[in-house]
Amino acid sequence: MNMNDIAAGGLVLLGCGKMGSAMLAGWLAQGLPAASVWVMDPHPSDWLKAQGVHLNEGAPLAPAVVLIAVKPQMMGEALLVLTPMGNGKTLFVSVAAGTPIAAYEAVLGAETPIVRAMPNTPAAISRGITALIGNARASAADMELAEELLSAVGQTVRLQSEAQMDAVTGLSGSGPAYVFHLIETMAAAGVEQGLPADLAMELAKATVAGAGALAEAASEDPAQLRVNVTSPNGTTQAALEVLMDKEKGFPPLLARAIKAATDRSKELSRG
Ligand SMILES: NC(=O)C1=CN([C@@H]2O[C@H](COP(=O)(O)OP(=O)(O)OC[C@H]3O[C@@H](n4cnc5c(N)ncnc54)[C@H](O)[C@@H]3O)[C@@H](O)[C@H]2O)C=CC1
Ligand SMILES: O=C(O)[C@@H]1CCC=N1
Repeated sequence: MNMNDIAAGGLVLLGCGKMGSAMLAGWLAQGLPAASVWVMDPHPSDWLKAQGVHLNEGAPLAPAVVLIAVKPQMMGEALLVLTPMGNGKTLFVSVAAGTPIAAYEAVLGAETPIVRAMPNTPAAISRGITALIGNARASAADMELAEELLSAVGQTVRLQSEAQMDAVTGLSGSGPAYVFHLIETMAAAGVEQGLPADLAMELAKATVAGAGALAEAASEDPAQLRVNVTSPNGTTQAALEVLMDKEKGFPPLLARAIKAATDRSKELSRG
């Protein structure tokens, strides 16, 4: 099954906020006809209303794919609408944080193919990364279809076990927020050192974006790229002595932040 089969069978999108819209934009850009998409969302955005998809109207009972992108807290109520579609033919893909596959199986039946996925917001510019894992009923073709859908908004990786999903959520799902906060704090620190705010923000954004692109493109690993910036006894070394401090620097701070996100994902999973 591929995008053409999805176009023929129909795709139902439950929840079209930030993540749902990013994915929908990617699919439409890849040529999925708007007429083959049914979106269910009680609060549709103006952008969504302009896309020509079916909005809150009679979805097919056995679409090729249902993609679930509602908040985990709304899941119980939202899933009830989908119960009749759990027929073993439709593939369900959920991007919700902290909602285990078992929660979908409980509502849709264990015979239903279900893929749990964790994307991130750079999906909005097709630069996301999504980790995926399927249930026992998800066939190789189902996994490929889920990958095809999610690769419309960036890279995909498959997980070995669902247990990895909490740490993935803490690292790459929530991760863009850490990087945006890094940009905010670098710019604020530049202002503290005497730069005008708009110049400091321009420098901070370009530095993070450029360093990210270099980390992705270079054959050296990030540790070597860091060394390449660091002249002996120079300015970078002075900064890294602060940032790499084992008690107060990035290592313990980010370890705590990512643990907090991972723990919250585990808590959400327990319901
Ligand atoms: N925002 C992010 O960075 C990421 C979010 N996620 C997951 O994606 C899911 C959606 O998150 P966002 O798009 O950020 O949230 P959002 O709040 O932007 O979107 C949720 C959408 O669901 C709609 N909704 C609420 N109740 C509904 C119902 N009963 N039926 C249908 N639609 C309903 C809302 O109107 C809203 O448009 C969450 O489960 C979240 O864990 C996953 C990875 C990254
Ligand atoms: O904050 C959250 O719960 C969601 C999941 C990953 C990113 N945003």
